[in-house]
Amino acid sequence: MHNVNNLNNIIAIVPAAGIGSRMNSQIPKQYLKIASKTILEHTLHKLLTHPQITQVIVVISPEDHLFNTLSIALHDKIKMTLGGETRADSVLAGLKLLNDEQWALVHDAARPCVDHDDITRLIETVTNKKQGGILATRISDTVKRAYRNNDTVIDYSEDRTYLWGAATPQLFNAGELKSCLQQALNDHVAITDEASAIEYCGGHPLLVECRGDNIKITRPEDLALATFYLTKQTPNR
Ligand SMILES: Nc1ccn([C@@H]2O[C@H](COP(=O)(O)OP(=O)(O)OP(=O)(O)O)[C@@H](O)[C@H]2O)c(=O)n1
Ligand SMILES: C[C@](O)(CO)[C@H](O)COP(=O)(O)O
Repeated sequence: MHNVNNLNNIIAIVPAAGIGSRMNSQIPKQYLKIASKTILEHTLHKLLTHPQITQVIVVISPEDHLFNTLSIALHDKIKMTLGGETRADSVLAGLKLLNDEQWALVHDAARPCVDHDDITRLIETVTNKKQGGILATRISDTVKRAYRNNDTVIDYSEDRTYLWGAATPQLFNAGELKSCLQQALNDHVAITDEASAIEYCGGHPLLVECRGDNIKITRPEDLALATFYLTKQTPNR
């Protein structure tokens, strides 16, 4: 029986249907290789080797011809489904394969450096408090607010004390997340992560601090950093 109290039955959803426009590569960035494996394979390996994750749903683009060429596509814990135009559409497509009472752990294909201990702490915190939450990092830079009508000029400096950068995984009750994502999409509200959908419905997800090396590979220069982090990590960390 899958239910919210079962900490050893977490279902991961991996949105991997993006095109990676900011990466400027010939192929979607999740298929670029780091040390002989694609970024997507590194990410899936991290999730498949986590002891509390029982299934991984990979959401790919309808135009994707690469996923089925990877041997990991045949892994018995992996299911595949087709995504949509935005990340929110893709996550919603993955959620449709879950029962409403299950926990959904959404993790970007583009974050292969995620740490097992951080995933475990997120699962423990969220399931103990019975409140959805996300991995995130405290902002360490000085943050400037630009003018709305002149966005290369500083209006003022923000107080960073209460500012966090959202990362993934993000862990929520599947039914609640499905309903909030659907509501945000119906209302044409642009959201870039799951927590934003929950916030749109009036919720207040938990912030669980994670390592700073859980980077999202977004731009070409991120590849070198991710290569460094992945090759220095001990296996299954
Ligand atoms: N329609 C989409 C858009 C994004 N994603 C996934 O969401 C994750 C985070 O998004 P991002 O890093 O922004 O990826 P892209 O949308 O591919 O990149 P870009 O915004 O530069 O085009 C990625 O794993 C990406 O594959 C998805 O599944 N479906
Ligand atoms: C979910 C996310 O990784 C949190 O940082 C992020 O929001 C993904 O999309 P983005 O368009 O790169 O912000």
